[in-house]
Order: sequence, then structure tokens, then C-alpha cells
Amino acid sequence: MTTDLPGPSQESVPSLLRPGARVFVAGHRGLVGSAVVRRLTAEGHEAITRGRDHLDLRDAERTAAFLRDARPDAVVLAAAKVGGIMANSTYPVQFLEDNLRIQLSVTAGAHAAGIERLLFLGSSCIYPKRAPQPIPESALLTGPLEPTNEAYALAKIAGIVQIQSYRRQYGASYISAMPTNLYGPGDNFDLETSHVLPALIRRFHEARRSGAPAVTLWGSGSPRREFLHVDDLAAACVLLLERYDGDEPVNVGSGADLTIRELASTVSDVTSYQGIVEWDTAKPDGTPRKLLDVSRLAALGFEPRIGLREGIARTYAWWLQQQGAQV
Ligand SMILES: NC(=O)C1=CN([C@@H]2O[C@H](COP(=O)(O)OP(=O)(O)OC[C@H]3O[C@@H](n4cnc5c(N)ncnc54)[C@H](OP(=O)(O)O)[C@@H]3O)[C@@H](O)[C@H]2O)C=CC1
Ligand SMILES: C[C@H]1O[C@H](OP(=O)(O)OP(=O)(O)OC[C@H]2O[C@@H](n3cnc4c(=O)[nH]c(N)nc43)[C@H](O)[C@@H]2O)[C@@H](O)[C@@H](O)C1=O
Repeated sequence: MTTDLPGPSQESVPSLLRPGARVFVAGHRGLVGSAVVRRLTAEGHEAITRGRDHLDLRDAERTAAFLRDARPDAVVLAAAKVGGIMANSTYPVQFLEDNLRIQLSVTAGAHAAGIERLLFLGSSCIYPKRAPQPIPESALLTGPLEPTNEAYALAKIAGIVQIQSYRRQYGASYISAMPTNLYGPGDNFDLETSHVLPALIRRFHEARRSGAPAVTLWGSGSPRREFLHVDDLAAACVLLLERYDGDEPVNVGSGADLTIRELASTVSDVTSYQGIVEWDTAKPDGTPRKLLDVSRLAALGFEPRIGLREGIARTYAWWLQQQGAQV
């Protein structure tokens, strides 16, 4: 893993984040939050954290009181109700309400506490199902959403508008990033609720260990997805806190996509599974394609460092280590 700041071209621009800044990372035990904590710490900042057992971020009063007492220099809002295609379609109420409540609590609480910088994390699913590819930030609110994650996407769109409203009404330096599909250490490997990449690692690993002749995956295998390693995402988040102060959200992706069928081929290879893949077309495909246009982020000097195959191999190694499993 590299700890270099991406892009030397921006080094002469003064940072919006002071050296040794105190940053509250909401959701620090999650995939994204844990990576952001690692990145901030590696760059000499101080990550402030509070577990859900001590602070439920849906509780606006307690969240506001915590932020008033802690008074960090900045907030990274990486706490959310998150899940793959089946979790999103099965629990739309929680994906809508938890996310709206967390966003309202944290953003309003940060503003009331006088916190000057906040980074809100949305998702590539906020864009219309039939958006032009690659998807520019300007595609927001130009067409109907993908039904499997409409509730979650609408909560995230409300979050973007909330962030823009604090900037427009109060001059707050609050910003939004829209990451593509992420993966890496700290991911959720539960087969019912996870995203596709950890699910495939687990399915192929378990099939190899049990000698199963076939693995059944969801949908047709034809949807295309873009994947970014979470350590690259964390580098982009810190870069945005340091260098970006605009009204528009910023897409964060790798710039390349592949079909789920191609992803399955890579994961089976990395996990040394030699059986066949079957497709359960009764399961949803979701959006056909969501490749992000990452030119705005690239102009800030960001470039991803971890290739997909290498990232999958590292994530597989991490997961094996977590379980004490043998290859
Ligand atoms: N994973 C992905 O592929 C993508 C993620 N994103 C965005 O990145 C952000 C982080 O996602 P990710 O890290 O994957 O999600 P995770 O589920 O891995 O982590 C979410 C974190 O939020 C915390 N959390 C959830 N609800 C509450 C609550 N009520 N009070 C306090 N803490 C809470 C969880 O706490 P606990 O550990 O206690 O459960 C967890 O630490 C989200 O905004 C998501 O939309 C965007 C695009 C893709
Ligand atoms: C990040 C993003 O994540 C979600 O959108 P998604 O990209 O559709 O989600 P996914 O990763 O679960 O699936 C991607 C593709 O993969 C196929 N697939 C095959 N086999 C398995 C499988 O075993 N598990 C899963 N989960 N998917 C599988 C699956 O059928 C689909 O075609 C939303 O939460 C959305 O809101 C969001 O922001």
C-alpha cells in the first residue's frame, strides 16, 4: 500500500486541512471509515471516532452534543446503512430512513458546532439508470433511478442537496464525493447483504474447499460495474478535504468497468476455483452499467494505485486471515 499523496501537481496549492487536523470519522468501523482512519493517520492527522454503541448517529440531539464537545476541524460522514442489491431491495425503509436521519444529525450537528469542513459520501447509484456512460456529475436528477436501490439513492440525493444548501445558505465549506462500487479489507462478506465482490470471493473459496462442481451467482452476469479499492477511495477522500471546496459532488472511481461475468472469472482465478459458474436469473441484475466520469477528480491530481486483480488478491488474503482459514 502506498501512502504517497496522489498527484504531485497540486502540492503547491495550500491545503484546506491544517497539518495534524482533528477529523471525526463517522462510521470508523466500516469498510470506508476504517480506510479513511488509516489514511488520515498515515498523513499525520488525528482521527476522532465514536462507536455506534456509544453514539447512535440517528439521534440528532446526542450527535449535536457530541460534535459540540469534540469540536473537530473536519468531519468525514462514512456512517450509513449500506448493502448490496438484495439488502437494498429487501429493506428500503431502513435504507431510506436510517440514511436520512444520520445525514440530518451529522450535517446539522456539525454546522451548529461551528465545524468548518465536512465530506459527505454518496454513491454512484444516485445517477439515473439510463445515464450517459461514463457518468458526469451533471447527470444528477436528469432521469428515473434504478428501482432496486431507489430508496437508498433518494436518501443520498437528499444528502447532496443538504450539503449544497449549507454552502449556499451559510457559506459552509461542505463537500460531497460519489464513490463507485468499493471493496477491500473491512468489507461485509455476509452472502445475503453484501456487495458482489466479497460475495464472489466467499462463494468461490467455499466451493473450492468443499469440492463443489458449480457456483451459482445472481442475475445474468451481463451488468457492468466499476470497482475501486477502498484504500484508493480513502486517498481520494483526504485529497478532497485538502484541495476541493466546490458546490458540485465529485465522482470517485477507477475509470474502468467490466461485466459481472468477467469479475467472476477473475475472482475464481484468484481463489483457484476450477468448477463452473451458473447464473440464477431469478435474482436481479440491477442497473446495466454505472461507469463514472472521473475527470473532475483527475484534475485535482488523483489517480488510483491498486489494480483490480491485485486488490482482489489482497482482500482475499485479508478475509482468510480474519477467519483464521487456510488457503
Ligand atoms: N461499500 C460500497 O461499495 C460503497 C459505499 N459508499 C458509501 O460509503 C459510505 C460507507 O460505506 P461502507 O463503509 O461500505 O459501509 P459499512 O456498512 O462498511 O460501514 C458503515 C458504518 O456506519 C456505521 N453506522 C451505521 N449506522 C449507524 C448509526 N445509526 N450510528 C452510528 N454508526 C452507524 C456502521 O457501524 P457498525 O460498525 O456499528 O455497524 C459502520 O461502521 C456510505 O455512505 C456508503 O453509501 C458509496 C459507494 C459504494
Ligand atoms: C455500491 C452499490 O451497490 C448496490 O448496487 P449493485 O452494484 O447493483 O450491487 P451488488 O454489488 O450487490 O451487485 C452487483 C451485480 O452483481 C450481481 N451478483 C452476482 N452474484 C452476486 C452475489 O452473490 N451477491 C451480490 N450482492 N451480487 C451478485 C448482482 O445481481 C448485480 O448485477 C446498491 O447497494 C447500490 O445502492 C450501490 O450504491
